[in-house]
Amino acid sequence: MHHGHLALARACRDAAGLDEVWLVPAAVQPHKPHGPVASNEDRLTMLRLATDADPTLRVSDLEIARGGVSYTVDTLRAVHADRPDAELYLLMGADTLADLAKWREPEAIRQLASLLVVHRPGEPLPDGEGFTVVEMPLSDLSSSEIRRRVAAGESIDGMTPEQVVSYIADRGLYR
Ligand SMILES: Nc1ncnc2c1ncn2[C@@H]1O[C@H](COP(=O)(O)OP(=O)(O)OP(=O)(O)O)[C@@H](O)[C@H]1O
Ligand SMILES: O=C(O)c1ccc[n+]([C@@H]2O[C@H](COP(=O)([O-])O)[C@@H](O)[C@H]2O)c1
Repeated sequence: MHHGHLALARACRDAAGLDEVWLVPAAVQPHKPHGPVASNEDRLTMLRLATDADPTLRVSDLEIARGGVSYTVDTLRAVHADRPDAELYLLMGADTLADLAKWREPEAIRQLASLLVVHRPGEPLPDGEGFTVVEMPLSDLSSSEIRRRVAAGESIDGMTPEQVVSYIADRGLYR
């Protein structure tokens, strides 16, 4: 979780008039079967620390509670079954949109949710339809760069909310 994720969430919320944006950490990302670097509990805590002050940003443990490989289509189906009247949107950066065709049931995903996409440096937006571009100031932050900096003993001040910076240091994550 870093300021790029928060900017994405808020830009999409404001552009599309969303009531809530849910942040849903994966149990196991389908294309990263080695699993996440930090524990489920630590990742949920960092998300909560980053979003506590903003009631429109909600942390969901749906995928972590479900366990196993976290396919997005399963998550959208579960949310839709639970709230059939809610209009669902899937938020992502341009790199994720470029990858979407390789996900499980991409057509079903597009039927369940409208896609909102923000620019990412060095990631041209593909031509095509079926998604809405949301403008926000470009952010070159990435989770892997933040983890690299922590491992190298470099500062991550200003890259993620202060509470998250402190939590990473206190718990000795990513060293
Ligand atoms: N700086 C950013 N600007 C815009 N979108 C971003 C940014 N960082 C992440 N995103 C988007 O947020 C979603 C979740 O991204 P992800 O967790 O892979 O972030 P990441 O920081 O790129 O992580 P990693 O470095 O591990 O790949 C993706 O759709 C990604 O495109
Ligand atoms: O459903 C899929 O097939 C699928 C394949 C790859 C990634 N995803 C989801 O995409 C999201 C972003 O993944 P990542 O690793 O880029 O942060 C995360 O919620 C993943 O579970 C989903």
